[in-house]
Amino acid sequence: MATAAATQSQPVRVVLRVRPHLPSEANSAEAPCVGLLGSHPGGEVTVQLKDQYTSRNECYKLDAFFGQESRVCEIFDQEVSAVIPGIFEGTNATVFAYGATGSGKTYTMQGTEDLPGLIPLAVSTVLALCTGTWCSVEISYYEVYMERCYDLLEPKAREIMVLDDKDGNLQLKGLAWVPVRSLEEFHEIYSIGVQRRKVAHTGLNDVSSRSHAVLSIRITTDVVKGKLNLIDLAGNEDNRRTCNEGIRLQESAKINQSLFALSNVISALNKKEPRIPYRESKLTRILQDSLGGNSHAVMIACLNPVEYQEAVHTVSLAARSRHVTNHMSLASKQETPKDKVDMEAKLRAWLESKGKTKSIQRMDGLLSPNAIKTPLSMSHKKQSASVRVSGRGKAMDQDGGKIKKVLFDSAARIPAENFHREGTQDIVNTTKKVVLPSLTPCKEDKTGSSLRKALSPISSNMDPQKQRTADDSNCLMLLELRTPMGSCNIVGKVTGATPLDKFIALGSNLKESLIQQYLDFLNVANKEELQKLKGIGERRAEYILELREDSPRPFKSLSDLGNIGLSSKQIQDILCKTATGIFK
Ligand SMILES: Nc1ncnc2c1ncn2[C@@H]1O[C@H](COP(=O)(O)OP(=O)(O)OP(=O)(O)O)[C@@H](O)[C@H]1O
Repeated sequence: MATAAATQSQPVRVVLRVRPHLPSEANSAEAPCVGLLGSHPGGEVTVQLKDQYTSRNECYKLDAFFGQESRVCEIFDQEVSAVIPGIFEGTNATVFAYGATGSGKTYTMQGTEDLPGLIPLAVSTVLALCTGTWCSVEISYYEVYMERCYDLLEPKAREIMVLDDKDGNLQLKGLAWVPVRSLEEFHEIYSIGVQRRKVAHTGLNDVSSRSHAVLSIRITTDVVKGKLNLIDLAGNEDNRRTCNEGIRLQESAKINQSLFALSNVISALNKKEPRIPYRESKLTRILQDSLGGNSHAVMIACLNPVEYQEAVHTVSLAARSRHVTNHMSLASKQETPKDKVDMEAKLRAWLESKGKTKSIQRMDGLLSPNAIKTPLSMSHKKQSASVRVSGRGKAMDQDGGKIKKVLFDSAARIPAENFHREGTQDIVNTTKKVVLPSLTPCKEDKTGSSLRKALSPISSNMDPQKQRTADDSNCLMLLELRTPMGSCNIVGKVTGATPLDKFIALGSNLKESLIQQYLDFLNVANKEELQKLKGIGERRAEYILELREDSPRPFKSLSDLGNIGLSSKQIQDILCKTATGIFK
């Protein structure tokens, strides 16, 4: 039996699972955004997340990687089966499936009729181990929805009270524990609970899980021994990219908050901090007796192979502090300035959103031939030719059998050069400073003033300390427009771009600049300055500083703000207030 989870050095193992492309995604030309970069002697792996449209990529060290072709039973054998004997000896354990909506959490935990998930596999293993002993098995099944806990095995959704008894032990008052003697019996009970979860809060048969569902299996003799929690977490959602509103937006905010709290607990446990913030959410409070201490825990971070931003968000929250410097990204930065590629992608996205297909075609005409001829893309061709794929996502070089290179599961289907889409387009990355006079010198709202102070030092070569003082005195807003010249040039070059097109493009660049300055502020400001921003309290400020210890500039895009638990709405509010402050 694999002992990975049982002999873990970290209180919470974090493993990655990438689901296959779905039939609806099969025609997409997108290579999976995540791949295995290498394995280490202690069992750890390095995985790389890569955006095929830009040169952005991130590397993380994790405990295991399960690629697109791996099956649930492999995850069970390597990560879950090892913790089961412990529950017969009184040790608790927890296995979570964590990830964005549609990333395969339910598939992994529940499975299908033909391919059982971790839950049925665990129940059948526990039942088998009980055979011929005095042990019996009981299950409970409940959900945490909007910070409340409901029993899914009761015909009428009953709220469960989460209490501490006089000895400080956690009690889930009112939770039903149902004896289970066979797998058939389990399926019968469990499937009713699953159905209840689907319709409980909307009345509709919702495909997306809006609650965290906890299936607990406990072993009893004359006393309760240990228990195993198998949790299908609700999917985290980026509300900027969804049409969520009303109750759906509230649900989403609660889900994101509780996932952030869970991430805080896991991070604190893995860093062996003296205080573990279990009380930050209902879910973490409930799991207090099965997460940390001598319990075993495995987090399975599930990834959708075509969603890079989502993947970064999921992995960075699941594996905080395990981000590693990616030398490849530095190299590619030197060869091909990232901003150039970003700007092309941004311009393309903008033109697409405006339905300007002709402009895109013209832009392709202007840009693509160069990109195809670049020595860099040629070198990627060579590289892909020298890599062959073997077995389940193992890449080998042609002269040896040794694992050597990035192995993306569908590398056989999609050439490696598609992954590295660094172009060498002829776009000038010009930096231009625009001085906007402040109409309300030195009297701004909290958000505006602290951001203003922070914006200036970044936008100049001046010593940040000196610049800060200078800015305090004149309160001028310096906005560094990072790439508008480049993009304007593109728009200008595209015959047919109207003055309105150019104006809108500039407007969107201004917005980009403001966002970039805000991110830069988070990357450089000290704790006191950070706390002056709306939405950033002491804990968040400390966490930002913590992230900066792991990676010098952890905030590269707005989606990275999800890593500090800010909801999309909060982010939008902050930026709107900041922008309004500038023009007042
Ligand atoms: N390993 C896999 N093999 C084949 N199909 C998969 C796999 N993982 C997920 N899928 C499919 O992907 C889709 C989304 O999966 P699933 O419902 O498990 O996502 P989820 O993360 O639970 O989403 P949500 O948070 O919205 O509930 C489903 O159609 C599922 O059948």
